[in-house]
Amino acid sequence: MIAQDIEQVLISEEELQEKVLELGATLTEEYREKFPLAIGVLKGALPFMSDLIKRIDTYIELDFMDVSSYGNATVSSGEVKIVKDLNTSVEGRDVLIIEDIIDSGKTLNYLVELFKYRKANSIKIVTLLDKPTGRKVDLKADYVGFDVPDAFVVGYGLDYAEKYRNLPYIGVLKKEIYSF
Ligand SMILES: O=P(O)(O)OC[C@H]1O[C@H](OP(=O)(O)OP(=O)(O)O)[C@H](O)[C@@H]1O
Ligand SMILES: Nc1nc2[nH]cnc2c(=O)[nH]1
Repeated sequence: MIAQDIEQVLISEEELQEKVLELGATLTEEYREKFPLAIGVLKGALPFMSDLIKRIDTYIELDFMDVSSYGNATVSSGEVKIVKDLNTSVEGRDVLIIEDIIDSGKTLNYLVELFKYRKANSIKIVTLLDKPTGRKVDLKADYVGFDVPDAFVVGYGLDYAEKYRNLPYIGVLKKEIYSF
């Protein structure tokens, strides 16, 4: 049972699903007359993206980008690496970046600059979680699910050393689990 490693549940499965519905309705309105390119940032955004796109009731195209700046650590290295690039051109497209969390802001800052350089028509960000206390660069999401406190959170896509992404809720690990 992986749940035994959790100290505290911060956001329950029900709260997550309710928020996904709400964000889906908002994004349906936003993109009703467009054909946006929804870009999921792997791997963390996968469960959120999977649930969210089913609640967006308009035409959307999907693509994925895999970038990493944390490795196995709980602190960002600051250096964003492209592990997998897009299959689609963003030129002239209305891009919706789907993220699980904004912490330092460096990952999204890098992606926004990249998509601007590649001439996207518009770029918006939807993030499930925002940790404003972690911010190192000036970066704001257009749509935010929940603000989270200054703690390393796991679950619903978010990992610690590649584990816990499959928890259905967002929680904080027991201190003895961390190896630092
Ligand atoms: O705002 P930042 O400080 O840049 O942190 C946010 C990023 O960190 C995590 O990704 P990670 O690099 O751990 O890769 P993962 O999604 O594969 O877990 C998360 O999924 C975000 O992409
Ligand atoms: N799992 C996880 N990944 C992150 N990446 C940036 N912040 C976090 C966090 O709090 N938890």
